[in-house]
Amino acid sequence: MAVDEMNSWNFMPRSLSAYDVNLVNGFLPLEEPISRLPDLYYKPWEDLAAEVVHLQLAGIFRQRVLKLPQLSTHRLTNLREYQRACVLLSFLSHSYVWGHNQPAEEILPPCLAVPWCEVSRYVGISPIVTNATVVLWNWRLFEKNAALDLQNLATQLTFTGSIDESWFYLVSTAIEAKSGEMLRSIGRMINASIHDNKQVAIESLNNLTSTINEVTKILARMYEKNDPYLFYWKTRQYLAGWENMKDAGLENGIIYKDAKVYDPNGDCNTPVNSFKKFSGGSAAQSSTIQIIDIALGVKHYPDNQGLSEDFNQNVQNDKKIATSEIAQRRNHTFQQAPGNPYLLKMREYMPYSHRQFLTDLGNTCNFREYVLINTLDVSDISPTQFSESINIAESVPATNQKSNSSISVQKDLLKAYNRCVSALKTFRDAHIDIVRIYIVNQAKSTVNPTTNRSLKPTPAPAAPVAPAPAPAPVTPAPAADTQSKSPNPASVNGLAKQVDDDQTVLGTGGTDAISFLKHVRDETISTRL
Ligand code: HEM
Repeated sequence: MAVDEMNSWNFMPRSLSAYDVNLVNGFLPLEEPISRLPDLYYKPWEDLAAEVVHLQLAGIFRQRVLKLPQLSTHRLTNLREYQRACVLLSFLSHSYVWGHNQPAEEILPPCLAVPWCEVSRYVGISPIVTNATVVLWNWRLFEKNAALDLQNLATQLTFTGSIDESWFYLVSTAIEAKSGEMLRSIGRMINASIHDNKQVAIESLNNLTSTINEVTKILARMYEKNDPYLFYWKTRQYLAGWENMKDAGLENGIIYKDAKVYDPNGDCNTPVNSFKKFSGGSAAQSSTIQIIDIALGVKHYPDNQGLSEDFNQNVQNDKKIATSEIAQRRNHTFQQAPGNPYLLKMREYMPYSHRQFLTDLGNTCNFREYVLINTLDVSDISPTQFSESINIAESVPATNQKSNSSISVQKDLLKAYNRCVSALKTFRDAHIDIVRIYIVNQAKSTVNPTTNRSLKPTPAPAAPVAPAPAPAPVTPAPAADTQSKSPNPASVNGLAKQVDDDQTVLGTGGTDAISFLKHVRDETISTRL
């Protein structure tokens, strides 16, 4: 088989560039995102974005926004400029809505709302902060020709000016940068299955496993420079959207004043000047992890269904289908999983071209079925729980006419596939640990987010024996110094909220974050063959 054929992406309906995807940086643009719109007409946006942190500190950011001219988007000339405009307007708008130590503002003025909705429509994304705006299009390189890794990356914009916030985005950017390498392996895996080349399938699976392991190592570097307390209480509030935000003062969402608000599919169903809700930014909007799921055939279901109690049951079912598949000479199609509603919803917060890429890849890739059908002689699944060790059938049935070499290739293919699934499961385990430390522990912490003092109630004073003297006049304590958890406004800050020990901590989607993530992790486990 010619090498070129294995590297080609002809199995997709469109070229990679049509999806704004490349085999070097994957979902990140091939060139560094532009750091300033070249047309000086847009100087007011650029200048204001450069001063966000200082103006917020001075308490005059919103006043400055109200002085902005309403600029037209017609002078933007190409996709990269639209992406830069999207980044600028997302940072300006979320800074305006959430303010700094101020109540949330539910009306976004036309000078931001109108152009933001227009540029969002162009890139096929909702007018809200997304993984694309803070991670994919918000980086620059120190050394232009050197690798896109954490030693060489800086952010363009942040909400708070903190190195912790920058690190949060950059770790994510460094992970996204690995998507080029992943796509090279995935393309070869799919070609290997189309042309039935098991050796290439094994090699590319091994490469994908190495890349996933590297990504897990990068993820673990989150702890180095992103303090969990600062993340939860200072950074995360700006990433919040306006869905499920009643406690933060945005029960109805916000009004994009005078703007036509388009849904990600390009429809405009919301009357002008009515409230609109969108979910906020989350790395769940990353296409990078979703392509691994697609490549390995991880099936996702709604949170309350799909996973069999017995890990083996899913595989046994798939094997039955595979056997009948062979009998029917591939006239039978494998059952598709319905998908997890939250993960599918997160696709709506990806740029249109990336969303389309995932859909088309999902319709094309049958790699798990290929492995399943080609390893039926040797696969043997664990009798109990998932284990990192790989089970290969001890003895191959005597009636089997297959040659030793064929059996050995089957074993290698099965091992390579299961190792890759294990690598993805390890990534998800590491990510769950991060969510515990950065979100759950912070939300349940007994430290007041504003003063850093304990929120534990002070013991009630003993009953006075003699009438207490009149209290000396004291300066009133700041509101955040109160000892109660609720309704202290400082304890509800965008997505950041203090909760009691027995309460669940919600993710961006408004559901129990940890149980959702465990569900997705367990679906990964049950993919193993
Ligand atoms: C401080 C760091 C991070 C925190 C606190 C965090 C938090 C969360 C939370 C709470 C969820 C649940 C759904 C939601 O609320 O949106 C989630 C989902 C997810 N996150 Fe993260 N995350 C972090 C970093 C990352 C990074 C760097 C990636 C890499 C791309 C990532 C990838 C994902 C993915 C793919 C999901 C969807 C569930 C899955 O596929 O396993 N996260 N994250």
